Amino acid sequence: FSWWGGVQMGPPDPILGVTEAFKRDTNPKKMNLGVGAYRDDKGKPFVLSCVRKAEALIAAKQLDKEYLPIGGLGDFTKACAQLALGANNEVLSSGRNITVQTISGTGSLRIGANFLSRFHGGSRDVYLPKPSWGNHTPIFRDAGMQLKAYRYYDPSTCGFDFRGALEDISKIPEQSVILLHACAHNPTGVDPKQEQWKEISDIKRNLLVFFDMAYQGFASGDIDRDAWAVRYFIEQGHNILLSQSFAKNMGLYGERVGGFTVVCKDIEESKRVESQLKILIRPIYSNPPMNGARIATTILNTPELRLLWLEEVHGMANRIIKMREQLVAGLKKSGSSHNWQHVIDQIGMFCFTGLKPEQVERLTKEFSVYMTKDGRISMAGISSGNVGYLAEGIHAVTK
Ligand SMILES: Cc1ncc(COP(=O)(O)O)c(CNOCC(=O)O)c1O
Repeated sequence: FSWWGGVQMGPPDPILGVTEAFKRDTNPKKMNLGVGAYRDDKGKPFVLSCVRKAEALIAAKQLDKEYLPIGGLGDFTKACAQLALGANNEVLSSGRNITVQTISGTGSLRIGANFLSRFHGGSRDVYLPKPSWGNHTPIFRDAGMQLKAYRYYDPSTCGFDFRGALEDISKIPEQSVILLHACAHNPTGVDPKQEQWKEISDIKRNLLVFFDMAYQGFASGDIDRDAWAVRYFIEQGHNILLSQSFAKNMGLYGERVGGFTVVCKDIEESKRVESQLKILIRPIYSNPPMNGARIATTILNTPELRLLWLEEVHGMANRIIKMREQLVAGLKKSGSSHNWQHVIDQIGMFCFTGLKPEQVERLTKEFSVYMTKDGRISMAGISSGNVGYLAEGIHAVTK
């Protein structure tokens, strides 16, 4: 007897589909530019040495395996909030924030979405940038929120549609939720400049701001610079929601390390919010995994490991920035007459090349270069060994 005859076969994840096709390709020059994970200049996954050192320190302590509290490892949530807000932020000293450890950034966004769905009286509407990370939509929809969008990316310049964003945000109904990528926008790599962030913050609309900061330090290489928008909005009086991930900036992808922060009116409110977050989390996964949180905390709270981490995250960001420059140089060398400045101006893991679907199609068929149909490439998949080949391919399909 079948219980599940009515279950339809779902569509494959667009990104994973790219990797499947890549694996089947036998061309020795094939390139996978779909995956959203950092690779070193040899195309290999990269475990930071500060992580290896932290693991050794933790192992030597022979710690127990007891449950963590529902809200996670206390030292982690403190260090996580300090990293985002800056150690002497008044929010921290006045106890206005509640920060819980979550199952990486996705788990943070989902706990936030469930919390909004249960407690936000304002509106069910969550406004995402157009385009946004593919997972944002199902995360909020499955939590019972409605998705709306504001203009963000300008295909004619492969840059930020600042006017369009201002116009749309100025019309968002009051008390709606607006999601902002703090840095390294996924999938476009397009971030507002600091002056533009100021104007967005000044928009006279009482909106609940939800910052997604999945790449702090990984974008510019500077953890304070990448958190600038988050800190500015708080300084301007926005009591924000914030999701953080340590997947990219510490390379802790599979360890699932993240945090969710609610900035409240005062400590009394933060205690009430904390109590309800625990009630919400308990029946989902009861309490979070300890290993990754211990690694992140050891790195953040051990001075020499924190310094080493800052060097390593700067190194990852730098390698990607160099690949941007080398790709544009390669395109010029191949004889391309197009303006590729946006490849250099964009920031973080991804680059929105501006390639049309049929050009992407040709690049895959004729050069075995794999990427998502929207022309997004993961810069991490590029190395000094294959950047020239990629430039030739892109030139060939765009001339
Ligand atoms: C904007 C954003 N928020 C949140 C996250 C959450 O990531 P995690 O749950 O791994 O911390 C991610 C990770 N995306 O991974 C690359 C990709 O699939 O395009 C992200 O890009």
